[in-house]
Amino acid sequence: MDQNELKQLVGDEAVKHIKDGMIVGLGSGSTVKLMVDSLGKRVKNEQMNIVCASTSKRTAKQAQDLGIIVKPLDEIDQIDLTIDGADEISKDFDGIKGGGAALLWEKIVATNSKKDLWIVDESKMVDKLGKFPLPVEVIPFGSSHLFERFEKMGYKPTYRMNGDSMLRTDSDNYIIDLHLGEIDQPNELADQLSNMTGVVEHGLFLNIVNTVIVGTQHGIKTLSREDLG
Ligand SMILES: O=C[C@H](O)[C@H](O)[C@H](O)COP(=O)(O)O
Repeated sequence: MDQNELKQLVGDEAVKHIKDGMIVGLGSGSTVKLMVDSLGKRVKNEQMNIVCASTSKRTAKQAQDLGIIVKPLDEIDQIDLTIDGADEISKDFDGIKGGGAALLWEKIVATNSKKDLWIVDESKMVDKLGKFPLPVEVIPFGSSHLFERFEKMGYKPTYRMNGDSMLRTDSDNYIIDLHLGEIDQPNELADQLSNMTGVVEHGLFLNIVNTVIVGTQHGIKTLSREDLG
């Protein structure tokens, strides 16, 4: 199976976790896109009664075009289940997200959900986080100074671009990617980044996900945080 087929597999599997009447958080990215297509079919065929909150304008549009009800997060009390993708997941269920620049809304939706489920192909499972550049969402005002601080800290920053322009997130911020190679102490790094003025959010998702569905060449593996012991 190629990577796309694995993404389809986990997307279809994840949709089985959605039950009629649920409030569902929809993630972002290419794996989630396939999941939302699959959910759209279920909602139509089974006339499911679900309400969704989206982690990006793009996913919201896709879902609405498929006839799925999407409401603003502020009109929703408590999300039952959020299904999202990830860029890297370590063995202790820490993750990097934001490859599609949606990390801020994704973290807000995830932390307002009773359960968080990630869907990935096996290439995303790693021993240690950090090979994937860590996205940091920053306020545009004065961001070049923050960029210089990251350089001095040895974090090898690059601005995320959209063609010739600086990429803007759904909240109109910039993304600076940190090319760290390996992250030895994710909690310490998360605290350090959160304490820097101008940083809105970072892509380290620590202690957030409950369940991971991994697409492998031998089929689907479902991993639970509880199994970590
Ligand atoms: O900002 C984007 C999100 O964090 C995505 O969920 C993540 O980048 C994974 O995306 P994909 O399924 O396209 O690899």
